[in-house]
Amino acid sequence: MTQDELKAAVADKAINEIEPWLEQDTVLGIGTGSTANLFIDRLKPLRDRFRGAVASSEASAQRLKSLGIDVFELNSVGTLPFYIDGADEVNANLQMIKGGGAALTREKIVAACAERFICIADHSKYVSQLGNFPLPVEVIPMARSYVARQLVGLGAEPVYRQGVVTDNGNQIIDCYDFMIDDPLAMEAKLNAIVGVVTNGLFADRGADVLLLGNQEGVERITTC
Ligand SMILES: O=C[C@H](O)[C@H](O)[C@H](O)COP(=O)(O)O
Repeated sequence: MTQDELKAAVADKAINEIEPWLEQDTVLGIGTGSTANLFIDRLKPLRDRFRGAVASSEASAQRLKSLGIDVFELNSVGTLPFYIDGADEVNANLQMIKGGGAALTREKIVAACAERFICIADHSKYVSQLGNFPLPVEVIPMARSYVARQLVGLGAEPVYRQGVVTDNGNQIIDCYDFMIDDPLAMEAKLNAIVGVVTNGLFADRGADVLLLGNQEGVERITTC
């Protein structure tokens, strides 16, 4: 199977995972990216079975609306039963690097409001140590150089993602050459730098379920 076919397979499995729990008042948390898009597309035939969605990006919100799915502001809904999203890297503890599409901050906020985080990914994303994928850090624009110097101090090679403005009006620095031994500690350390909005390590709030697509099928991995 190609990578796109594997992404489609995990999107299908995610639908199977949530479908039994859909009720008329259900609001789903929806992620961003090519894998999340495949999941969004598969929601269309189910759209009369649930109330709508909260999206982690303007792009996902537009895609949901184009399929006739209502999109709500996070502030207008309570706890979400599920958050479904892809990842750039995921380890055996279901900790992730996210933000390759610059949506990390809203993703982290929506994920924080969800009872269950279902990560959908093809096997190329599954790693023994996080950090081969450059770790994104969202920064307030005026703090960019300061934050970059602090990142050097932590051992990263920071690269400004030219031309990218996040949905929150901020900028992204990608941390190269930054293998992460302790994701939980590093997530907190990066968030403590003044000017950092958030970073792409999802360690404190990792996934609860990983649907991982490989040539043998879709493996379901949980934290407990
Ligand atoms: O900002 C983007 C998100 O974190 C995506 O979920 C992540 O980059 C994975 O995207 P894709 O499914 O396209 O590989």
